[in-house]
Amino acid sequence: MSTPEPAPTEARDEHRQLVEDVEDARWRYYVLDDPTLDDADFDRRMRRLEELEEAHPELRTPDSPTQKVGGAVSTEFTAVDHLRRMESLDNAFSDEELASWHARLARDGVVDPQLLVELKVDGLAINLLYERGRLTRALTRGDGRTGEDVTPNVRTIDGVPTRLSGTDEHPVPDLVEVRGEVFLPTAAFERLNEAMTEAGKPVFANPRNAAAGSLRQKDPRVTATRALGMVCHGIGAREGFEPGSQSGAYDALAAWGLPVSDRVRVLDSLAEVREFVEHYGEHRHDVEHEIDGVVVKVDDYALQRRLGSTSRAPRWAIAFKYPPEEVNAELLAIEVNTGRTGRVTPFGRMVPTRVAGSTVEMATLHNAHEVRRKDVRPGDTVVLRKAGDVIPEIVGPVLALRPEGLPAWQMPTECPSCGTPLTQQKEGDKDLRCPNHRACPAQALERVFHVAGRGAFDIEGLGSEAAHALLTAGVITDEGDVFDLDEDKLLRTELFTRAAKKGEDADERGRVLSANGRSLLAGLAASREVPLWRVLVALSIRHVGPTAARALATELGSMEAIRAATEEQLADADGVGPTIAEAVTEWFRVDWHASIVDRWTRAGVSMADERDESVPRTLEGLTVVVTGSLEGYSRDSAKEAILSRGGKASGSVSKKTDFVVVGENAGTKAEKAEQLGVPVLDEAGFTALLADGPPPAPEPVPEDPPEDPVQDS
Ligand SMILES: NC(=O)c1ccc[n+]([C@@H]2O[C@H](COP(=O)([O-])OP(=O)(O)OC[C@H]3O[C@@H](n4cnc5c(N)ncnc54)[C@H](O)[C@@H]3O)[C@@H](O)[C@H]2O)c1
Ligand SMILES: [Zn+2]
Repeated sequence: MSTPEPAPTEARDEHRQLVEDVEDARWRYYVLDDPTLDDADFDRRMRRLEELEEAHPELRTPDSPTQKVGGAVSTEFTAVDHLRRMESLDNAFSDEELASWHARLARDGVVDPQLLVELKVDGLAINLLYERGRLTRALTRGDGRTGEDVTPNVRTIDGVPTRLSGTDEHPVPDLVEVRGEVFLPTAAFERLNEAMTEAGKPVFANPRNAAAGSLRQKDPRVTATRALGMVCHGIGAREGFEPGSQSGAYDALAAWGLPVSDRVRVLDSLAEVREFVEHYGEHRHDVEHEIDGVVVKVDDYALQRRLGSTSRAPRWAIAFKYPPEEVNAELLAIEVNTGRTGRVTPFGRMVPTRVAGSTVEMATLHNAHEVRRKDVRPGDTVVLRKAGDVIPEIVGPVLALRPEGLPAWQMPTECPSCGTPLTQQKEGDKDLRCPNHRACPAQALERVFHVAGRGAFDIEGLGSEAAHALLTAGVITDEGDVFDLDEDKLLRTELFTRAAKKGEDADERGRVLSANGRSLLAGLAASREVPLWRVLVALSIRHVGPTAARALATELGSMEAIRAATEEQLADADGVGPTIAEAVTEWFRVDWHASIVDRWTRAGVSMADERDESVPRTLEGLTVVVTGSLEGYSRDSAKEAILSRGGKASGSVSKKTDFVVVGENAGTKAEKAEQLGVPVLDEAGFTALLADGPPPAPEPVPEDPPEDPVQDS
C-alpha cells in the first residue's frame, strides 16, 4: 500500500486556517447567538473546506467541521444526549446542484422517488421527547449527539403540546422524539425589536437570532413573553410507532396535536419540486416567518434507510437555499442627501455588495437619531439587509469587528447642497431640514422631478437628468417654470439639442432640437389636462399625497376654491381634516408657492375638474376596499371608479367598511372581512356595485308588528 501524497503545505495551511474560522463562526452563531460572518461567507468557507478535502483526502479527519454537525453546548444549560443523533442538511445553491443530488439518488438505486417538499424555516432546531404522550424533555441540537436542556423554556411555547392526544388511527406511542424548528414570526420579531428600542436595549439582527436568543434564556419567564412558534420537520427515536413515510409521520404528529405545516407537499417529479422552489422564492415574504430555502426529502422511510447518512447529514434530503437577504458589508462613509421637502437624510455608502440578487452600494439610515441608535460608524462592518422589494437597510454594526478607536459619526450642521444651516421643523423633530426651500438646488431638482412623476403630471421626457440640465442651464428656476418651456428655451439646454444636418433650420449655433427635446415638448403638451388631484400632488404640499389630494379635489372641485377656502372650511371637508387643512393654507401663504400655481395657470394647465354628470353617484356614503388584482381594473382605475361614484376607497378593512372586493392573490384583508362580517364581492360583483349601487337591504322582520300599521295608499 502506498502512502498518499502529502498535501502541499499551502493546502494544509489553508485548511487549518479555515477550520479555525469555521469553528469560531459556529461558536459565535450557535452558542453566543452573535455571528461575525454572514451566512454566505460561512457557506463559502465550508465549501472551500470540502474542496480541499476532496483534493487531499488525508485532510478529512473525523474532527473536521465537514464531518460534524455544527454547534456546541453552552455551560449555561445542562447537556443531555439525544436518543438518536440529530443531523444537519446538505445544501444546493442552484438548479444544477439540486439535479446532481437527484442523480446521485438514482446512482444509489433510488430512481425517481416521491419527494416531500417543505419550507426551510429559519429558526433553530429542537428535539422534543414524548414519553407515553407527555413532553418530558426538550433539547437544542447542540453538536448533534448532545444538546442543551431547554425544557422549561419550550413549555412556554404556544402550540407545543405538553400532552399528546391519541386517536384510533393514531394512538400515542410509548416514546417518540419529535424534531422541528423553533422560530419567531416576522411580525413578532418587529414588535420585539420595537420594545427593545423603547427599553434602550440592543435590537436583534434578525428573527433567527431573536428566536435563538429567546429560547436559550436562563429564565423561562423571559422566553414566555416572546411569541415563539414551532413547526415539526421529522422524528428521531421511537417505540411503538413505525410510520412508512415522512408524510405518514406528519399525519400522525398532526393527529396528536403537534404543529405540522400545511405547506408540505409530496411530489412525483423534480420538475414539480422546481416549481415549488420557484413559487416560494417569489412568495418568500408572504410566509409568516422567515424561510431561507426549501427542504426536499425522499418521502419513503424504507428508501431513506437504504440511502443512509454521511457523518453529518442524510443523503435522502437536501436543502435548496435561496440567496441570502442579509450580508456583511464594509461601510465606507455616511453621507447626507437633501430631499424634496428639505429633509436631510443620512445614508451609508458601502463597498458594492451582492445581496438578495442585486448589488447594493447605498442604503438609507433615515436620520441622525437612527444612526446614533444603531451606532453605525464609517469604517464599520455592517449587516446589510435587502428583503424582497423593500429598499436596502443597514441593520447595525458587527461590533466584534469594529476597529479600535473608530470615531462616531457627526451629523452635518449645514445643507450639503446649498450650505444653509439646518433646522428642525418643530421642537423634537428627529429630522433636520434645509430651510432654503426655494433656491436650494437639491430641493428644486427633486421637486421638478416630482412634478414630472407618475403620480403628478406624468411628463414624458422629464427625468432626473433632464431636470438637472434645465435647472443648471437656468432655463427654469423652479417647477413653476416647467410649463413655460418652449423650443427656444430647450435650444439653450445642451441636453436637448444636436448639431444640425444639412438643410435643417438651425439656430445661430448651428443646433436643432434633438428627439428628446421634441418628446419633452410633446410630453408637456399632453400633460396640461390632468385631473385636479394630480396637480395638487405635483405641488409638494406637506401631507398632501394622492389620498388627501383626491379628497380636496372631490370636495372643492377647483384650485381657486381650494385657495380661497379658510382653514376651517378645508378641515370640514370629508377626508381632509385639520392637519391637511393647516398644511394647505400655510402653503398658499408663501408667495413663491402661490406663484407656481399662477404660472401653471397662465401656461394653460387645467385647474378645475369638470364633474362628469354621466357617472351615476351609486356609491354615495359607502366605503369600499379593493384587495388583490382584478382583471379589468388597475389599482388606480378601481379607486377612480369608486371615487367618481361618490364612494370612499379605503386601504384597510374595518367595521366601517361596507364592501370588500377580492381579486387574485388577495392577502389577509379578505380574511379580515370575513371575520368582521363585511360583505365580500368578486370582480363581477364589483362591476355590478359600480353600476347599480348596493343591493337593497333585506327588510328587517319586526318582532312586534305595530298595532296600527300605517298603510301606504
Ligand atoms: N454566519 C455564521 O457565522 C454561521 C455559522 C454557522 C452556521 N451558519 C448558518 O447555518 C447553516 C448551517 O447550519 P446547519 O448545520 O444548522 O444547517 P442548515 O441550517 O443549512 O440545515 C439544517 C437545519 O435546517 C433546519 N430546518 C429548517 N427547516 C427544516 C425542514 N423543513 N426540514 C429539516 N430541517 C429543517 C433544521 O434545524 C436543521 O438542523 C449555514 O449554512 C449558515 O447559513 C452561519
Ligand atoms: Zn439646501
